[in-house]
Amino acid sequence: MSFGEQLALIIRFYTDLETSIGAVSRLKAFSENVKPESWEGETLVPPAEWPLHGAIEINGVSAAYGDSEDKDTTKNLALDNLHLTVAPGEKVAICGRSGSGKSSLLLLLLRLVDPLASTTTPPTPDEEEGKTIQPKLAPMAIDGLPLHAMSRPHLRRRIIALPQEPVFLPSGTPVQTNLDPHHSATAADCRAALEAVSLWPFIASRGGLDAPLAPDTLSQGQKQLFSLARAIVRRRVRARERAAEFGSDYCGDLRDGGVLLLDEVSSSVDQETDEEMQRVIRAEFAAYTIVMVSHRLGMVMGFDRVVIMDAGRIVESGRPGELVEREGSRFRELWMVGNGGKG
Ligand SMILES: Nc1ncnc2c1ncn2[C@@H]1O[C@H](COP(=O)(O)OP(=O)(O)OP(=O)(O)O)[C@@H](O)[C@H]1O
Repeated sequence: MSFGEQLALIIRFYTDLETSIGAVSRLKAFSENVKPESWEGETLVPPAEWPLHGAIEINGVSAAYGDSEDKDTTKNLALDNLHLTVAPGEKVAICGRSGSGKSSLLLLLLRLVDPLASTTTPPTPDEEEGKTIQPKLAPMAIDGLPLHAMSRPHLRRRIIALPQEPVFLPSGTPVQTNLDPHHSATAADCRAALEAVSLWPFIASRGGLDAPLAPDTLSQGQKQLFSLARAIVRRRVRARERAAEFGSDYCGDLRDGGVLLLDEVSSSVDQETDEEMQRVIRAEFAAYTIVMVSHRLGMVMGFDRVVIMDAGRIVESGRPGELVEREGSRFRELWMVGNGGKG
């Protein structure tokens, strides 16, 4: 082996070692700093069809990040006394400047951020005497079922959520497993979902559903399309399960309903792909209640309602078409900034 080859080998070993040390240190920090969720009192298992209608209610909820002991309820609130009601099947866009609490609102519905023990309801006599045994959670409900009492794994499996940064199983996991980690869909479902988001030709050219997937070989936009395909698979499987259980007449058009949460799901795709994604979302999730965080105001115009957030509060809400015309509205302000001052 030449000197150059030996040197290259040493450098490779060294960088591998550094990567491994970094991974070990991250794992150590994770196990030391991240406390497991406490699921005490969260025993409610929703019926199989929940959430069939997708009616969302948030009544005066505040939330902050960090340990509950450290939480100062008067400042640093990510969400501040939030009230929001979303009707079954309604499509609501959440807008606002960076850090205004948009993502936190979605995380709240998934119980990934906990509401503060009530910051809004008056204390009971027991609480006033310091005798409170159980912390009270401010009320949030979907289709009438309280989220604070619900089993979190069930809640998270029933709500379909697409994060800003798509998550993949370790490199080498087959495409189909990545699309359908619970193995509840057929190969035909998976292929149809990839076709719906126009990713099938790309996946087919790399060996199809059984081929190992290396997420690093997907562009950021392709990752977002893949993530949307995953949501489509889940919706179709759920619709089939409901039809099998309740018959196709069950609850008319709403038998296919549910809740879809979208957080900047098209931030990395071009304008044309963005429009295509919107078209697919509208067609696939027509009966679903959709709550979507987006900076793309053009996309928001097609929604039933836009809600503007600022400092963890809802400061405006209305039809996007009306708000954009209304002199002095927050949405119009965002729209003007987005359009370089042109109304
Ligand atoms: N993991 C976290 N730890 C501590 N504070 C956080 C965390 N995530 C968000 N925050 C804080 O909560 C507040 C709301 O953040 P959030 O991410 O909900 O805003 P956003 O409107 O979604 O912002 P963006 O448009 O930039 O994504 C901000 O003040 C932010 O600094």
